[in-house]
Amino acid sequence: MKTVFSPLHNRRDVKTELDGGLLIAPHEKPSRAETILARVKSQALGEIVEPEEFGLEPIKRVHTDNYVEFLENCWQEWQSDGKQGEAIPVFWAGRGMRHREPKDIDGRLGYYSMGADTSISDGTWEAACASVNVALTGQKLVAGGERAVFALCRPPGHHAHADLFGGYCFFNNAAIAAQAFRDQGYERVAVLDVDFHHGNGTQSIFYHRNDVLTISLHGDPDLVFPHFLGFEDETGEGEGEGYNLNIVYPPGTPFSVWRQGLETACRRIADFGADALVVPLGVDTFEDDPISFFKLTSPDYLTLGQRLAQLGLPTLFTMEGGYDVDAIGVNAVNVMQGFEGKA
Ligand SMILES: NCCCCCC(=O)NO
Ligand SMILES: [Mg+2]
Ligand SMILES: [Zn+2]
Repeated sequence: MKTVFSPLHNRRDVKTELDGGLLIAPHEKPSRAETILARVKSQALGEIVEPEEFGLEPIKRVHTDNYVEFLENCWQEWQSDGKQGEAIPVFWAGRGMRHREPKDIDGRLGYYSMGADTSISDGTWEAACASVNVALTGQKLVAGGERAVFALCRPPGHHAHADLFGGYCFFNNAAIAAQAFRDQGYERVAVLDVDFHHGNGTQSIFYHRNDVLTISLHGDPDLVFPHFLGFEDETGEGEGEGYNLNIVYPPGTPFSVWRQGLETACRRIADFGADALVVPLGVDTFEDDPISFFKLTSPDYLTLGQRLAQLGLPTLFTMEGGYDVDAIGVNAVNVMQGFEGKA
């Protein structure tokens, strides 16, 4: 299986993450991608491909122009405003306030974000664009005949809405790739999000549509991020009614239970008659993940990959979460090796 990777992910190297009232060293750090890449190489998974550049047009098929413009200029505006630290949103429109875009950078940071956990600094824009190019290069390879491709994206993307960043995400790599499949004539695209967290951005982007089926298995949003979306009664709206499926699990969920949700998801994808499959792959479902609460083990990721292969669809994996860096390489590459038939 080919892997798409860009060294430009290293340009995303913020030093802060607001967590528990402290500015900690970010969980979403460069060593995550480097560790996965090392495992791809040590396992000889396949060719490693540098991304082509696709520009801003494919991004704007999913994200608003104003949001793209904001992300491109945020760091410069923040610095011009005389701030000393990294750019962190701190003000949002609460209930009864107005959801309009202010002029001040503090207001705009809040207007375009869902939380304060995702600092911005120099290089964030460049890395976020490179991550989209990784996903789109993977999508192009799949459309060109590859059965499956691993887009080793960093920063991740599945929390990003059309005009919101957060949860370490800026551009929704998986949604942009799914839209590219649609723009290239794939009639029905399924997105199966197996990250521990709800794919709220992907859900919201396609929520009113019946040409992209969005499914996510994740930890109960009553207990974890994103907190305000991802419940099982969210089934789509308008034409999209019935084309969103959330499968929610409690703390301590083992693979034996989680795989039942996977089966439900796979049956729904088969019923949908998908022509292509995008899998936002987080391995923060791992038993030792520092910010999550499922109990999957490393061999389970082999089984996950095997099951996904049985769908028999052209498949693009986009790397999302996973923060136990010692295990992230084995777990992510196990999915790919399982997909390719390794027991
Ligand atoms: N800082 C709060 C948790 C952010 C979730 C990041 C993630 O792994 N999403 O899939
Ligand atoms: Mg998920
Ligand atoms: Zn996650």
